[in-house]
Amino acid sequence: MATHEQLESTSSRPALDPTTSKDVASSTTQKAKSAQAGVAPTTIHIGTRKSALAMIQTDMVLKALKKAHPADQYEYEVHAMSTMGDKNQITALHNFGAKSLWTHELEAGLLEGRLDIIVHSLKDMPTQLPPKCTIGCIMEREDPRDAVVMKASLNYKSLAELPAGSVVGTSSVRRSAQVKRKYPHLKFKDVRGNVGTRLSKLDAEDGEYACLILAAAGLIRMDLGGRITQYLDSKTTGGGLLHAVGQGALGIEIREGDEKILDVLRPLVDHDSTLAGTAERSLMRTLEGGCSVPIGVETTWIEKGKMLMKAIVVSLDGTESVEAERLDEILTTKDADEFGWRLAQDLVEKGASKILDAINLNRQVIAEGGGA
Ligand SMILES: NCc1[nH]cc(CCC(=O)O)c1CC(=O)O
Repeated sequence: MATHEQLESTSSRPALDPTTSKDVASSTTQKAKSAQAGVAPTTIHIGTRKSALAMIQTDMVLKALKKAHPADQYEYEVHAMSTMGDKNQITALHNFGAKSLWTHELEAGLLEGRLDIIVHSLKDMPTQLPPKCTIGCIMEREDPRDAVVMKASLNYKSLAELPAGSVVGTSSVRRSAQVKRKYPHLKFKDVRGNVGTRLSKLDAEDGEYACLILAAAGLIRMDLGGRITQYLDSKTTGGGLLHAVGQGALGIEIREGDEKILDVLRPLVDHDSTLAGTAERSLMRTLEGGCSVPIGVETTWIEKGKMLMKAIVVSLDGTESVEAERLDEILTTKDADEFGWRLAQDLVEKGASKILDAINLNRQVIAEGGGA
């Protein structure tokens, strides 16, 4: 497998480069190994973005793969790339067309056969993947909730304690629009960059933010869970918040119909997380009509096979919202897909289209905050 130094050594390359010295090096190792074992191991090429969180998540996948296939029949090579989205930190997110910005270059590598799998935060995957690309695996979900991280020098813990005019850092309209409804006296400001950058902006002595709202999952995976001062979910006293579709789950993208890779990934699939992810993505796909919108969800299992899903669509300024929830038996991905579609219809019947049309008219595309 590729070591950290090897990954770092790829960092100066602008994008996916098929002819890396790493490939040559690994084919030598492969030869040496196959000489011993008599069978050449298959190399699985893993694509990922290069942010710290993306690298940690890729490492989790790598560990899970090695555990699932202890017999040395596979070798793994990680190809870390900075995507266009990572490089273009200056242009406001909503000026970009779509979420696919984050993944386009990796998908090109997948389709050209230079990569076999791409590790993503499921949340960052567009609901419509490019032709011939598909989700091969959704792994067990980490805590899907959003969380408040208070500036280190402040003694507050929760949003409710913040004085009027305090600045909450988030680039996600889903988050700001929902929180604004409950805390109209707070101010909201974009905060860009990866999780580490955002935290240093928060803690800077002359920094303008009192707190950030981030996905708990990312913080926990980066060993920063200790910074969380409040978890936000539908039950949070004083201001519930529904999380992003797919938040906290890892999605592995593959070439459609790649049975070999599906076999490799099968042991990593988490059944319940797959059903929840499928239902949430179906809801989003039904509502968005080609454009991302501030949709929050919360999916819980009331008992084995019984899914409760809450969803909210919020106007950009947080003044209007439509909420719905559904409870049903969900045993297969087909059930999950239909369930998400039904809940989307419920939202539309309650008037979600008015909010969605206004957003589409605005031609604003709401991204989930960028830079994992
Ligand atoms: N938008 C970037 C992004 N994509 C995935 C995560 C966190 C991990 C996850 O949700 O799975 C984050 C950071 C955040 O929103 O705080």
